[in-house]
Amino acid sequence: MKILVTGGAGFIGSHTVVELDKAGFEPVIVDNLYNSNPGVLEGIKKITGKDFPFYEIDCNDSEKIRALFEKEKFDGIIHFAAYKAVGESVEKPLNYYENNLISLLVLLRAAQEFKVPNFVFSSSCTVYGQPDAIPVTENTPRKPANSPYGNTKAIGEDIIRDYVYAKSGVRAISLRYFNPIGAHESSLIGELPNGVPSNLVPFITQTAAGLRQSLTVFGSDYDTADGTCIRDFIHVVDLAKAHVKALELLGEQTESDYYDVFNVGTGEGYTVLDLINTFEKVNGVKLNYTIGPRRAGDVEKIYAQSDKVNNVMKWHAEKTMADALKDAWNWQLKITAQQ
Ligand SMILES: NC(=O)c1ccc[n+]([C@@H]2O[C@H](COP(=O)([O-])OP(=O)(O)OC[C@H]3O[C@@H](n4cnc5c(N)ncnc54)[C@H](O)[C@@H]3O)[C@@H](O)[C@H]2O)c1
Ligand SMILES: O=c1ccn([C@@H]2O[C@H](COP(=O)(O)OP(=O)(O)O[C@H]3O[C@H](CO)[C@@H](O)[C@H](O)[C@H]3O)[C@@H](O)[C@H]2O)c(=O)[nH]1
Repeated sequence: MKILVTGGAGFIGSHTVVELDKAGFEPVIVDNLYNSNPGVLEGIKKITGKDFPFYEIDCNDSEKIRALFEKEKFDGIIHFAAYKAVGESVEKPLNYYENNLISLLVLLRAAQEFKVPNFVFSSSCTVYGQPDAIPVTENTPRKPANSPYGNTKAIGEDIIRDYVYAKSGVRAISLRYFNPIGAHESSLIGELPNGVPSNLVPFITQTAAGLRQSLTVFGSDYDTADGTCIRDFIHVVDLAKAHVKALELLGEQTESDYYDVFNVGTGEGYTVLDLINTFEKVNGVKLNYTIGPRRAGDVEKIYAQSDKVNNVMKWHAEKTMADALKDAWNWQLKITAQQ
């Protein structure tokens, strides 16, 4: 089974490529390297011993995508390619709507035209906005998104649902990720965004490594035990494995108009300060941080209820937040030593 992995050089995509290979799928990577670099492909090659096809293509480029679909006969698509920074999306909404939605439309059109039957979409728990009650199940009503980024994911899900039900011949699953962190245990791939990280954990590891002066904790006046936001932090390798399960589930469907959504989280919520304390403890390092104002677009608290993904996909989180923070730090030490 040949699987197109858009954004396959990115953080979650690269770990998913490794898990797809382990499970016997043949990944083909497409990435425009906006938030990644060719070194990721080397890391994947070292882990798997394989050199998967890589195309440096922008997913918004419908002509190049069509040409790719003509050349490679895909059995499935996992669509990771998108911009993902909540705060930045508040400042640059059009960039987010353009990149995240046009690329989706281009891929869905190509899937239909070239009869690719399976589609997995990177959605997010941000589609719940700030829910009235936590943990959230898939039946928790989606609230208006807190950020343009979150809105691109909500709109993306709706587009896919309408497309599947219009008998496009494509079955689809939207995976609502909670907060992936960590790195591959080999330290050969991990989280290395271009420029200043907007996500918490790469900012922490880069600060602890001395590459950045200090972490700012965005807000300590939220209605939580220590005043900082609550998230469900999931090891990126566990999340990667959920994509394999999603493809397997799609393959078992007999109806051509199957569409479903799944939360992918651990089922446990931790505050930002919990995470910082765990990072310091498990790695024996001190982190320089200060408390700053809230960041626009942030949801106060959210974590998953994971029964559906546990029962239907037979997927369970296997690793802890402490495991992820050790792996993230080992990865940071390795890349810092190389620089
Ligand atoms: N990391 C998270 O916390 C998180 C949580 C929920 C959902 N998601 C979603 O998961 C997906 C992957 O996230 P990630 O953390 O791996 O991000 P990432 O930035 O590391 O990976 C995305 C990759 O897509 C590429 N890309 C972006 N736009 C592209 C385009 N138009 N054409 C081709 N390539 C393009 C980037 O270069 C990057 O390598 C995204 O859709 C993101 O919104 C991420
Ligand atoms: O320098 C920083 C960075 C983050 N945070 C806080 O840490 C928490 C997590 O932030 P971040 O790592 O940026 O994740 P989210 O804003 O929760 O968004 C991520 O997780 C979402 C799912 O929860 C995805 O949809 C997004 O793409 C992804 O960026 C939030 O409370 C932030 O305010 C800080 O305090 N300081």
